Amino acid sequence: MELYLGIDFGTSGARAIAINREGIIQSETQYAFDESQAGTPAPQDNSAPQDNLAKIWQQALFFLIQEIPSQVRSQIKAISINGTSSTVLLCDTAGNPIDEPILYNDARGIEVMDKVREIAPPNHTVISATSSLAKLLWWTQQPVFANAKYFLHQADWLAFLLHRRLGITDYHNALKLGYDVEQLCYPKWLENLEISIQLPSVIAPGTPICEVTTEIANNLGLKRNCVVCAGTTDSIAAFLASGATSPGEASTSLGSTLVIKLLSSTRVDDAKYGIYSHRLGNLWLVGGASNTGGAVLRQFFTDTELENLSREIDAKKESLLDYYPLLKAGDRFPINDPNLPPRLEPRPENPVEFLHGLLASIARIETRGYQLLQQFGATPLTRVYTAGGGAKNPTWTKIRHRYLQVPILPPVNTAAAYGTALLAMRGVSN
Ligand SMILES: Nc1ncnc2c1ncn2[C@@H]1O[C@H](COP(=O)(O)OP(=O)(O)O)[C@@H](O)[C@H]1O
Ligand SMILES: O=C(CO)[C@H](O)[C@H](O)COP(=O)(O)O
Repeated sequence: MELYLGIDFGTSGARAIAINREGIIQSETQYAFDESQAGTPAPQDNSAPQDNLAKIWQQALFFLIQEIPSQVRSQIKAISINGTSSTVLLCDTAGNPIDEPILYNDARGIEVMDKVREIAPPNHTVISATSSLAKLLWWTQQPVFANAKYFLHQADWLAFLLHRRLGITDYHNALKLGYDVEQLCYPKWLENLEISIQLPSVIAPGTPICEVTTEIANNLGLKRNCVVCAGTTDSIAAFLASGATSPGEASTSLGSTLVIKLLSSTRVDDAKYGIYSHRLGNLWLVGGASNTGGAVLRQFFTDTELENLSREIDAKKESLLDYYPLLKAGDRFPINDPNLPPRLEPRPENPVEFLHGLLASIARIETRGYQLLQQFGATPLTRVYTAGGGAKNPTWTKIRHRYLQVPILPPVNTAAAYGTALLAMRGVSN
């Protein structure tokens, strides 16, 4: 039997799911990052150093694959990997990171926004302090850049560890670098950038790249002809896992962050609000990614507390608490402002009331996001599928439904890794 492996590198951990041709799960493995390793921004004082992230990711990748039962592992025909979007690495000629990776929500790009605005067209997706282009331009101003050869996204670098072909990415990960997903090329304004490194060559997500190396096949117990396919981003993988196929259907990822994706016949981009469109076949995944989400909840509650306290919330009652839940200043969508302050006061004594306020406030941000997408011309919203850790909270689903006013339906699978496994399967079946 031929199996297909999807590997999801999210914020709080990584997960791998192997499926058969019918989409039936044959194996699931996971690897949790600890606080200092997770993608959530270090506390204001940066007390939790995020050093050697790339080494941790490599450990996680090999652990996830080796944890798959050998009789399943030996039948894997294709692998695809998704990472968090605009998490990037600077590498030398051998593909070794020469600096710490810059994570998706790291807004150090604020220091080069004048340069970004100077080179990119007005209101372009890259005009964001967290865009991959902003991070690249920031790196060009650092001494370490003298030793740089490749600029890669997290998913590209992890796939490279399996196939050893450097400098290959997919057009989902490349969007925030400035890649033109309509013309399927780098725009002239980006190609004319005088920088001494190679931008990754861009292929369609899921496209077969090449087989795993002999060393990887032997060390990880994979078939020698196991093919590594181009990847995608975590929120698009979640959309693929939902089973949504018609314009108007949407997926909300309630993971460490809140990310919405609305399948639309029309493309919508507006950097002012952090709205951008990914290409999906001949349609558009219109959406945005907020820094609000589960990582803020985890600051106050364990997963078990979330489950128990949520059961005590009356979802029919409105919470009068109006928060903007963030771990630290800065959001990307629906308010694209790197200085936006968190709003988490007043904090009631009763933890149930406080949690109710948090869940309702994140639901309001989600609803505001979908309203904006439709206001700018995206296909009207008809239904929402939920992915991520928050998908398992029925109280939150009821609260969100009251705001969204469209059905919130169970997805085919809530895990991004499942969507990435589908990508690998389709990649080698086409
Ligand atoms: N019952 C729950 N209700 C709401 N949120 C939850 C619940 N259980 C877990 N979470 C949240 O889910 C998040 C992890 O989801 P996950 O999809 O693994 O995120 P990511 O891949 O972005 O790290 C955590 O931030 C946690 O707070
Ligand atoms: O928030 C994130 C991490 O979970 C990413 O930014 C998320 O993947 C959204 O980016 P994209 O829309 O490009 O997939």
